[in-house]
Amino acid sequence: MRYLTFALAKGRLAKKTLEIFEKIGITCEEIKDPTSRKLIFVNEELKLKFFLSKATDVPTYVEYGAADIGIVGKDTILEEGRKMYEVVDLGIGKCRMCVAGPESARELLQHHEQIRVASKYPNIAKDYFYNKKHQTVEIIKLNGSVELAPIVGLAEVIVDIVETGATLRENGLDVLEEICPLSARMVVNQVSMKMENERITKLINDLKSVL
Ligand SMILES: Nc1ncnc2c1ncn2[C@@H]1O[C@H](COP(=O)(O)OP(=O)(O)OP(=O)(O)O)[C@@H](O)[C@H]1O
Ligand SMILES: O=P(O)(O)OC[C@H]1O[C@H](OP(=O)(O)OP(=O)(O)O)[C@H](O)[C@@H]1O
Repeated sequence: MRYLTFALAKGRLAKKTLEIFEKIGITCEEIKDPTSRKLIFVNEELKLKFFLSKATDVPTYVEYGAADIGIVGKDTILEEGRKMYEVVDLGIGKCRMCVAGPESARELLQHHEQIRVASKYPNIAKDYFYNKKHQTVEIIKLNGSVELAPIVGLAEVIVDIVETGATLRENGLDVLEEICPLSARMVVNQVSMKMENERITKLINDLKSVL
């Protein structure tokens, strides 16, 4: 039997993902050691390998087959646009993709003004403004702390993840429009789905039974 390889998004989804796997008898104690610099972990008994990568790289590993399976947020799936199958909604990492900004930007949105939109998700922002709203905007790619952009005058609005709304609130910003709900998904390489169908189907069914 060959190894099935999992790419997990490191960061806030990792712990909850491992908790779900534990519920279906898939354990990997070593991966939980926060002091370790090791990148890849093996469960010899179940013939499984796990690695933690930057969330945005998970779809890349899965599309190329370097990982058979990935666990990653829907935001990253939409942004990266990789070829792979999305098979299970794990129901963790729930949040919303939103357009946010100061209340004063609401009018600019309504009047379809040519505004600047800052985001870690330029493709999602582009798709939303160009294809769904038919509004021409300038998109500025940032890599984090996006809420800063409207405060310091880099952009009128942002496209970003909102969970509790605390980050927006504490910075005097509001949700102006909702783009879509988000949560973590299991994704599968298209060839692996055929070659390892039995094992992967069992995994999907096991996961669905504990969610
Ligand atoms: N506030 C949040 N609430 C719920 N889920 C979130 C929240 N922020 C991010 N997520 C989900 O968790 C995933 C990973 O986010 P995380 O913050 O761990 O990494 P990141 O910000 O993409 O990476 P990095 O911090 O390395 O730049 C996101 O892609 C998203 O699906
Ligand atoms: O609605 P809230 O509960 O406040 O959560 C939303 C915040 O969480 C994420 O940021 P993250 O902590 O990943 O930092 P980043 O902005 O540097 O990516 C997201 O980008 C928001 O800033």
